[in-house]
Amino acid sequence: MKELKHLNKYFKKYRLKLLLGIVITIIARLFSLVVPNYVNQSIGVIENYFGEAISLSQAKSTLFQYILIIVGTALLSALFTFLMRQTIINVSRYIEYDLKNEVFDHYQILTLDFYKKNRIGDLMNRISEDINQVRLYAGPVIMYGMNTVTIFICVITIMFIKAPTLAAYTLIPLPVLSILIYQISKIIHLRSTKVQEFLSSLSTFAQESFSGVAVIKAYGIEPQVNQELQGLAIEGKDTSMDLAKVNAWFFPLMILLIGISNIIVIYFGGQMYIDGKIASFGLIAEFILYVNMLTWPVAVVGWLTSIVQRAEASQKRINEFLKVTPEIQNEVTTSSPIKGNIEFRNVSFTYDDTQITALNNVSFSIKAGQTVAILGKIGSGKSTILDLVARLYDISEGEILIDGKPIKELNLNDLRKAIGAVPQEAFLFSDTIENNIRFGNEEANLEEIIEVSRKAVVHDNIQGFAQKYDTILGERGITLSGGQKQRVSIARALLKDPKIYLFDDCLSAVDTETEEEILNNLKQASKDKTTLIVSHRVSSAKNADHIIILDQGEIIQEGTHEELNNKEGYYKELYQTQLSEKE
Ligand SMILES: Nc1ncnc2c1ncn2[C@@H]1O[C@H](COP(=O)(O)OP(=O)(O)OP(=O)(O)O)[C@@H](O)[C@H]1O
Repeated sequence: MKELKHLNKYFKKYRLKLLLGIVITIIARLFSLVVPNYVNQSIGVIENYFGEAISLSQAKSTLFQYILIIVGTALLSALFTFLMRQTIINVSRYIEYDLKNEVFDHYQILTLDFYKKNRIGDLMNRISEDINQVRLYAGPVIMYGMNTVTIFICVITIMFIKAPTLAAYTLIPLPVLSILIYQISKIIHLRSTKVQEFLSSLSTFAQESFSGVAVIKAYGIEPQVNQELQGLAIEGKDTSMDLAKVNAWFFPLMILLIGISNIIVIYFGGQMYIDGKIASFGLIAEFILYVNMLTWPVAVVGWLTSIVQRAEASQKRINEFLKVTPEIQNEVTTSSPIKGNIEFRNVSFTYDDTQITALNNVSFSIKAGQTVAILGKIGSGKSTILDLVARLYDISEGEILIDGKPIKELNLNDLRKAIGAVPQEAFLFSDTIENNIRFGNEEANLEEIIEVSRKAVVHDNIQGFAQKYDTILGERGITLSGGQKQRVSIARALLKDPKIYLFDDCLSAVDTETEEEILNNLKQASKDKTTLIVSHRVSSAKNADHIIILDQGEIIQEGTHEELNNKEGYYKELYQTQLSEKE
């Protein structure tokens, strides 16, 4: 129960509703306890009539009164049972909502490292399936738990007051029932966990097959994929059958044990009646009703125990993530206006997980408003520089200064707001094109969106779609080409109108003419902005104020296009090769 203590703050928050729910639960059960007593009394009335102690009309009117009481209390009990669910189950839904928000908010502040170390499926599972298990603890466990405790205390007390010996006989099978149900619940839990795990691997396999359908078809490997799926399906059938077998035992076992209890009541109760140890035959009927009232709560104890165990395991998984502290911390609460001067002083950076040193003793300085292009071979550390400017990682050695201040001394939110980043792989949401661009600035109107789309040279493409800017992208809509995605992503950054632009090889999928046009527009748009352009093409770099060439994390050349083109080296070679390719 250690892990579940995390929920105490929510129980505190909803304590009044919970308390009300508990009171209602007790009232509902108290009303239901009236019924067996009046069934006993009614049988007593019939006995008296046959014993000629009362007349027919007296018997009828008393029976009528008792029936009204039985029906009335049963109705009241039903009404309060309804209210009980309305209060306690509602509280569990509120707690589920709060916990989901808490986990989601925490996911949001965690850094990229966390997302690399953990699989997306796992993150999804903890926020959905695990929280659902915890909800069962916060709702049904409390509700049925209170129910069980109330019934137990009241019924057993009443039974012992009315006929202690009969009560003792009657209760003998209940501990056996409770242990058996607990054991079966444990097996059910184990087997259903297996089924869940299997379902998760089946859906991962199916998802990958659907996403990679183009590759599967191109390589003609449909038969192998089918065979693999069949293997999984057989495994799935077997695990489900295992679960079904043990599930099938649950209710017959309960009915058997209820039957045994009833027989005990009838046998011993009958003997005691014959021996004159109990006054009325009605008491046996009353006890049979009590046994039936007790059986379900006893069965529920086993079920509730297994829910608590599962909830504890799930909350442990949730807490594991909640305890992760983001590696990047915003230590500054005052606002930090950003102008856009960037300086790297002897910066070295090694990725924690791969231990790859992506940057080694890198120094350069960019004045606000300047454009700097970064070129270099694959894996030379270009993107890493952009990630460090956005403080997606903290450096291990050296210093990064923004407007002369160490980057850690800036308000992280202000820094990120001042940056318009276009990543290497454009990510667009399953939403309209308009909303995807508006992501850069929630307040922008359609005219502004069209203006930036024109600058990103994607407006004409968008106009070509039937729904124009209302065209839905992604799973529910059309798929844009790589170049179109990149340009929508550029439009999104332009709409943000930031102080610093970070363009990470974002024109790789457009032809050179469009590239030229976009670069000219970007030059206008980013006139007074600091711009970092990472590219493999000299055409994207040649108009920059400064060009940096990286190789294995080190700067091997830097200067303007003219300066570098007049020196032997990587840049000149690249320029010559790309020029001849163009020709
Ligand atoms: N998130 C990461 N985690 C671990 N290692 C990384 C990560 N990103 C990059 N690396 C490694 O750091 C090195 C530099 O990568 P980076 O992406 O900065 O190179 P790049 O010059 O931008 O390459 P490309 O031109 O292919 O985009 C590479 O060896 C890469 O494998």
